[in-house]
Amino acid sequence: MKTEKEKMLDGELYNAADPELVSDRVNARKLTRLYNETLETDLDKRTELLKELFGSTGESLYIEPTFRCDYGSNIHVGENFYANFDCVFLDVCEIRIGDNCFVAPGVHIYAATHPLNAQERISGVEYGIPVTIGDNVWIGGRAVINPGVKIGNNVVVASGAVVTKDVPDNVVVGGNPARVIKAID
Ligand SMILES: CC(=O)SCCNC(=O)CCNC(=O)[C@H](O)C(C)(C)COP(=O)(O)OP(=O)(O)OC[C@H]1O[C@@H](n2cnc3c(N)ncnc32)[C@H](O)[C@@H]1OP(=O)(O)O
Repeated sequence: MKTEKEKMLDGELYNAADPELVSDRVNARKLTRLYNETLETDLDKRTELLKELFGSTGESLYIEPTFRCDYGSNIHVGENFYANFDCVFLDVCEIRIGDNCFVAPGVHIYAATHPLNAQERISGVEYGIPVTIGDNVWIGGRAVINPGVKIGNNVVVASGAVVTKDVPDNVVVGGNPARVIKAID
């Protein structure tokens, strides 16, 4: 029989109160608290903590505190990753981000969701859908990336966008729900 963690990672309904998951979330909260308390001069410590928190990273990455996430271990970022202040990544399933991506302040990326049916939702089960973001993507301030979304390469997500559907390569998307605003040459 699958553990609750295995169900979560496989995108099935799972119980978030499971002790293994509670313990993993406590660990992520501890690491993000330590990260958010680092001094602006503690650059090596910041890199070390992010490499411990995330599932995988490139050599070079930087996130402006504060940053918050559910598990950290399901976040994978490529080379040369930058995120500005106050980003939140809910990584109950994989959040995979390519190389050379820039994330503006207050961006939220959600792999986490709940059943629409109220009785099912209040029973305590929930589930996730992975989010995938390509290479060379710039996500503007306060954008929200919803569960299951795949964003292509070289995309610009305008500030304030709510991205609910997949985005092809080489476009600017914006608005709520986000639509293609224009192609990028
Ligand atoms: C990593 C960091 O920390 S970055 C720092 C934080 N900065 C940001 O988040 C800035 C994000 N920038 C934006 O959102 C910009 O508006 C951009 C990059 C999308 C603008 O791209 P441009 O090509 O210059 O767009 P331009 O201003 O010409 O507008 C094109 C169309 O998109 C619309 N548009 C522009 N921005 C947005 C937006 N945020 N949401 C919805 N529509 C938008 C414009 O109204 C215009 O519509 P129209 O053709 O009907 O008149």
